[in-house]
Amino acid sequence: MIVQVVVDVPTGGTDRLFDYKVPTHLQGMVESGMRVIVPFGPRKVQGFVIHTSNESDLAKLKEIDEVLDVTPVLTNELLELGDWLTTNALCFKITAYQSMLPAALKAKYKKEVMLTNHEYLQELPIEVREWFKHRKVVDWEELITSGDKQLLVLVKKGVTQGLLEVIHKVNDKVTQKTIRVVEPVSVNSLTNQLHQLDNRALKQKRVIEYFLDNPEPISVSALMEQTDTTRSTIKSLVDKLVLTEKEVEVMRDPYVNRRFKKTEPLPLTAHQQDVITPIFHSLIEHQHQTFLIHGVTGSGKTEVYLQSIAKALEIGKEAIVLVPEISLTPQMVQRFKERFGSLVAVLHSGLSTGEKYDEWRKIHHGRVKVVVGARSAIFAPFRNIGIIIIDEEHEATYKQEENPRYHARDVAIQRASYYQCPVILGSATPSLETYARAKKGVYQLLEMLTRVNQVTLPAVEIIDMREELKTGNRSMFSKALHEKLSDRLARGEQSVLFLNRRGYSTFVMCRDCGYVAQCPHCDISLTYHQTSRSLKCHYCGHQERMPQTCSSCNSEHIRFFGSGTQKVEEEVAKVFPGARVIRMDVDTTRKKGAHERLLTQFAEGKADILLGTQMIAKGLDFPNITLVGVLAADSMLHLPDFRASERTFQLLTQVSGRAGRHQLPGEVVIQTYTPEHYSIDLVKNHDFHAFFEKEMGVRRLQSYPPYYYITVIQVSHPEITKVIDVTEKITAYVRRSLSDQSVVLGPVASSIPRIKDRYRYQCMIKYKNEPRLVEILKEIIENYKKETNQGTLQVSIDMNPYVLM
Ligand SMILES: Nc1ncnc2c1ncn2[C@@H]1O[C@H](COP(=O)(O)OP(=O)(O)OP(=O)(O)O)[C@@H](O)[C@H]1O
Ligand SMILES: [Zn+2]
Ligand SMILES: [Zn+2]
Repeated sequence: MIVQVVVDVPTGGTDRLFDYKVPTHLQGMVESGMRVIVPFGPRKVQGFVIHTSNESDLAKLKEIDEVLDVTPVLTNELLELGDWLTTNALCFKITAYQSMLPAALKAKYKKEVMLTNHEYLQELPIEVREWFKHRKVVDWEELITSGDKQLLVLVKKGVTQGLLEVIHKVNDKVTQKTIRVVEPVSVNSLTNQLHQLDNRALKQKRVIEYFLDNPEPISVSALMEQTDTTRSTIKSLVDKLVLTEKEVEVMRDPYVNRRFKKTEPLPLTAHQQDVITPIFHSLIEHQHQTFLIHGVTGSGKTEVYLQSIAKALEIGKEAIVLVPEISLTPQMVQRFKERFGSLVAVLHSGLSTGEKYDEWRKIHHGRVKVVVGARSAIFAPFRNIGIIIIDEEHEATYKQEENPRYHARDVAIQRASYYQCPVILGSATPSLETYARAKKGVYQLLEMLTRVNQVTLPAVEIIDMREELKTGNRSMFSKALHEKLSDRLARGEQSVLFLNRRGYSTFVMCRDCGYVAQCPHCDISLTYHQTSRSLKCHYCGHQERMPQTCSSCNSEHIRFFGSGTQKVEEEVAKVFPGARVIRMDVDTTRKKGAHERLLTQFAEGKADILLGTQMIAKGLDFPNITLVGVLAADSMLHLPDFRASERTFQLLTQVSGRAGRHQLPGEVVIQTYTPEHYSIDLVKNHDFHAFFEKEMGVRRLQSYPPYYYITVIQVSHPEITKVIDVTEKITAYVRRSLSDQSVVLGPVASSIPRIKDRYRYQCMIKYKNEPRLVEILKEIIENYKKETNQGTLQVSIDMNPYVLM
């Protein structure tokens, strides 16, 4: 038997399949989609089996060393998808496959085989049964070193039958979760002991009686609580060999201590009904189709998602739901858990390696039917997908900014076409690309342009801060916002104050000479952090103490400028003494669960004002919020990115959408220095369609997406001459090779010209149709392979960049 393997050596020349022979003792063990260890040159490396066959063109083959899996970790569909990724995200095969798996499967781990249920012991063949007679768990290593080749084949069979399960124990102490449990040695020992007990040993008596009623293992802490005893009582019973104590691993479930009240489907409104009908049709007829639900904030998109998923489950299928950085929207997770209970797995970046692995296992073993997760959850190893939903589809976080540089939307459509099922993209502010495709009929457009139950969209007022300054108002609150905030405080209603994080961090400047503290390794100013009284670089992590004097002119007048959330909080305390404020930003939400705790406090009415950055802009649905104030709407408008206007409009619309979602009507105040800019002005009437038309005109004029595709080739190196030289050569080559319909810009310095002591130059390609582009880009990678493998030169190619820097 021969296997074709992709090896874990991510460089140009190895990005293909290698043939290996399967030694006799491993025959019958290997399938495609499994991980193996193979010899590669002088080393042993990990690899994925892509195909199996009976012959090879090569005469002499090496043998595989070891099989790491008992059942495939990648399905045939995912193997195909990996192939698609290598072309569409321009990455190596090994990188594509690795990105589909949880980190635990890449890390060092110990493998064990577990008997899933003691009753299955009799069903195992005698050779295997021997091993599990006195143990529930056996080390894989032990089975291998037994030298019994037939044994592994039999174990594998047991795994396929569900009698045994293979567990990878993640080798990091922090995440591994075990608890101490106690259980009775036998019922006899309990009753014997009960008779021997002194009458005064009341506590021991209680424990024994407890176990006579409940013989199952129980954690030491729970037992102490149940029987009102102490650890020493339990210990004395253990010493008398009445109870035994042991460590067991628990499945980590981050939501284990949360109770979710089951919710029932709401009767749909007429709009929701119109939207869900074609989705049901696509589901039932197994037709692959991509829908765009453009629904204003509070139009009830989530309820449509929930009922579409219920339909998919009803016909025996599975569902994937993507939400942006899920840890940031606990309310969203809650709505899915409340409807589908333990059928839901949650995957997001806030989980530990072990927790992620546990969630992945639930999916892999088919124990859950719904996954709610951030970007990478799009690779959930389901085998029978019925629907894929991407909420807030316009969010930039759906694009991965490192290899493989995929967009989750593209992957979703690719997977859904394999399973012949629908994809739903939902947003109150769809991306220009998506809405343009929907208008052209590539996606099916479904609109919900009013809120549920005749709730009106909030009234939006735009305040020109230049005018405020002219009338002598130097505070960070305009007169209008000040009045409305006081009004809310008096009425006991809640307000949201939004401050854009990007472009609004605090920097340190000398008042005498204008010197701004810069990172010594990057061309970017340092950010002041009040809690640690230090300056930090957000790109390389460089940190230094807040200087006492200016390093340029020695003046003592060195201060931090800009207005972070902390400063706003101080200002609120000054202007509205007594107002209760909850501040949400990176500093206050660093601890695990902090985000959720703060939101719960706000929901319970423990604060009047929720002050925060991006993380409060979307997903919140609180009935008592009647005012949203945006402190500086234009801080994002001037970023060097062609999507700056689009992002501004999206963000302002989203944050406005938090106001007045239930009985109480809402108001929004947007403060800005450029009220005339269309991305701000059009928020006033919630006019997405007008914004779309206007912005499309701008993009057409400047040859940007969706009229043109763009690809950016970025080169970096510690020496500037080298960077310029390479970028020049690449640019010239691209210009020569592409048709004259394409526009090639560069070489130019990137918008941050130096990061971590490496200079950065780039070339941008704008094109409509270049069938040879991927091939040309691969040639470039191949051409610089030797230098990039050495690590000094980097050439990175992004075929659809979302963050330009
Ligand atoms: N059919 C319905 N009947 C009654 N209430 C509903 C119905 N559908 C949704 N709602 C309620 O309307 C409110 C807004 O709905 P939802 O949060 O689903 O809107 P959304 O479009 O997802 O909003 P956003 O994009 O702003 O997050 C919620 O409180 C929800 O419970
Ligand atoms: Zn730096
Ligand atoms: Zn100075």
